[in-house]
Amino acid sequence: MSETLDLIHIRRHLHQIPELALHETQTAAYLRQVIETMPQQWLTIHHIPSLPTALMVKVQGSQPQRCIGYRTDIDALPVTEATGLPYASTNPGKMHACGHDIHMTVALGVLNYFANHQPKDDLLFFFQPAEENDNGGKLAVEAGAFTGEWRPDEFYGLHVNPELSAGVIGCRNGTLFAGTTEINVDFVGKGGHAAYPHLANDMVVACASFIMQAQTVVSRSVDPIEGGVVTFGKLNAGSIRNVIAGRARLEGTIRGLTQAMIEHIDQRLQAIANGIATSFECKVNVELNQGGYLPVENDPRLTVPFIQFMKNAPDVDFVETAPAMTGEDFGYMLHQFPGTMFWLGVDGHAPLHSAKMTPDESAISKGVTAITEFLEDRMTRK
Ligand SMILES: CC(=O)N[C@@H](CCC[C@H](N)C(=O)O)C(=O)O
Repeated sequence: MSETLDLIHIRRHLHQIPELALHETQTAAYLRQVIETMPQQWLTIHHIPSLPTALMVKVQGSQPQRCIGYRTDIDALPVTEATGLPYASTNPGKMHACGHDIHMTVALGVLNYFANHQPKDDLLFFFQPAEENDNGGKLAVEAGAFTGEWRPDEFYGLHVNPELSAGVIGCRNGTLFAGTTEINVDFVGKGGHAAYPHLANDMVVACASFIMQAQTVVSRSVDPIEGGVVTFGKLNAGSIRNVIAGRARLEGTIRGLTQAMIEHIDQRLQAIANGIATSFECKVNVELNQGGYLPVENDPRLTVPFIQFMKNAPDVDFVETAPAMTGEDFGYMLHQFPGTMFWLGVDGHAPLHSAKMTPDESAISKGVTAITEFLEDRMTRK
């Protein structure tokens, strides 16, 4: 048992075994294996039966006044890695393209510190499945994971940011991330022969028309000062070039910094879908799923002191950041428990969700230091 962990080795191993939402079995087993190398004296490990890839670890405080939660997400994306790194993903078509491998490693580093140096307050580390999809944070809350002695009085979590230099901490009071709504749109018409368009009802054309009109929602119906996002990342239609497709399906995401804006965009898209159904004489079904991706609202009572600490810490470079249109189901958790989400700079050459995303690993130890020092300081205060 050693007091230090080889965090670079751990991160690279996690990077090689990316798994999609709710299927993070290898990842959860590896996390548990690493946690079991730490001194166990003050640790309790807990599983959530309905969320088997989640892992909760409590560190018993010496004179607990509160329980401080720290959350990391553990899932990956269906992206084929193109970094060319020697430790690239070994799971074809899956990649830690959102940096959750870094998130987990930082959490393990902080946990290891407190497994070796008993904290004053109780600490709760939550290794959360399904951030990208399927609302793992919400599922955990609904499963009652944070009740009784597992209830955090406050919750913290980070996200990596390739636009900030490695190790820089970024944060803001109030809204840090957008809320999102997942949107699926199904078009149903009549298939037919490519040579007889007049006898069919082409859903590729109806869908294309919807996509183009949907692009006017943000440009024409949203206050530019407030902003919003409509992105369709997935489109399925047809089976072969010479058969007119009778069905098409779009999957996308809607973003806004307030629930009111998201609802406004939802309504505009529904109105456009109704118009397409009329003009193309087809069925258009819009399915909206807000899930748990509420806006990430940083609580001022905790965020003001967090920012103050980071600004004054000699080992930390801090920047105040603008709100971002990324989503996070930590937003749901911050509607249950007060807390703060923040960025950790990783100085990437490619953005989040890119197949070439290559975070600078020096951010890991800087992140561990900043968070550990913050938590130590937090525990000395009321
Ligand atoms: C940090 C990050 O990239 N989060 C995801 C969250 C996705 C939310 C939901 N599944 C959606 O697609 O709306 C993001 O894409 O921002």
